Amino acid sequence: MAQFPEIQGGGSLIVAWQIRDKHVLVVGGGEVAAGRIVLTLNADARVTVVCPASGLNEEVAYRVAEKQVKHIDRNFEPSDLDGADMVLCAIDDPVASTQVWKLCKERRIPANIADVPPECDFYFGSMHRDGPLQIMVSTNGNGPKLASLVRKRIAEALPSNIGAAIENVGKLRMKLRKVAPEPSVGPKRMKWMSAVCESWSLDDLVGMTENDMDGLLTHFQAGDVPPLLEVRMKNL
Ligand SMILES: C[C@@]1(CC(=O)O)C2=NC(=C\c3[nH]c(c(CCC(=O)O)c3CC(=O)O)Cc3[nH]c(c(CC(=O)O)c3CCC(=O)O)/C=C3\N/C(=C\2)[C@@H](CCC(=O)O)[C@]3(C)CC(=O)O)/[C@H]1CCC(=O)O
Ligand SMILES: NC(=O)c1ccc[n+]([C@@H]2O[C@H](COP(=O)([O-])OP(=O)(O)OC[C@H]3O[C@@H](n4cnc5c(N)ncnc54)[C@H](O)[C@@H]3O)[C@@H](O)[C@H]2O)c1
Repeated sequence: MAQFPEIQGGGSLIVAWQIRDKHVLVVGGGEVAAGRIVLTLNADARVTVVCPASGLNEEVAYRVAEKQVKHIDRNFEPSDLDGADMVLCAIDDPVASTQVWKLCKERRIPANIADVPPECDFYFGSMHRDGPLQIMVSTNGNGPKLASLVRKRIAEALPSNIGAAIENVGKLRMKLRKVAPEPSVGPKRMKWMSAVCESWSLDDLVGMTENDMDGLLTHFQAGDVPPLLEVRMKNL
């Protein structure tokens, strides 16, 4: 009998949400807001912060001064939601934050009200970032502190050069698409890239130069993956 995955309801759909150039409204300018701002700027969003200047903490004030974010110097007003693609609320006023949530739902804008799970379309998680690598740990509302501890354990277990290796693999994949752009070779491309990732060590992938990549790519037609040293010998 075929074995299919058992359904375990009660989880979240964890996705890598693309918010480049989307308008994110951050309500509040304290410590939690500062963290939300870093995460959304790192995802290339356009961020607006609404919060009285007197309430901005040092980090948020710095982002405003550096013009990394737009700033509206007052308390939240409903018109702030005009044009917002996402709202992140982190204020110390539960009545006002529930109002933000209700307005977001009327307008169908995805929102996170920090620390109020019933008023969240999505939760944040504990995040590890190393170049193009991102790992998010969620305990689905059960234990945020534990999420942070698990994330640290995972990060410690990773090789220190994994981010650099992934960056180089990204470059190699781009080059491969130029060498073999036809959609019909898609399956062959994927099989060959998987073979490269499996047979080369992380150190090989990190140390791979543009020359090495070009040398390796000459093997794509035949479909073999020689060791790095062999690619280098041929390049000499
Ligand atoms: C992961 C992280 C990401 C982030 O926010 O950046 C995050 N909380 C973090 C820290 C943290 N938060 C709290 C503590 C105190 C210790 C403790 O209570 O454990 C600590 C520990 C600390 O500060 O170190 C208190 C707390 N948090 C929530 C409630 C309400 C409730 O549970 O009902 C209460 C109780 C308030 C009270 O008791 O009054 C709710 C949420 N917090 C979430 C995310 C979402 C679920 C994520 C998940 O389950 O995995 C969710 C549902 C909604 C959301 O906010 O998105 C970040 C760690 C970042 C990092 O260090 O890596
Ligand atoms: N998820 C987490 O990790 C976590 C951790 C600690 C606290 N929290 C929660 O997140 C919220 C914010 O925490 P914080 O530590 O950043 O608080 P904080 O007190 O440092 O900041 C609150 C900010 O909200 C601003 N503010 C208040 N009312 C406002 C309004 N109507 N419009 C615009 N700005 C307004 C204040 O000026 C201030 O800048 C709290 O509800 C707290 O319970 C979450």
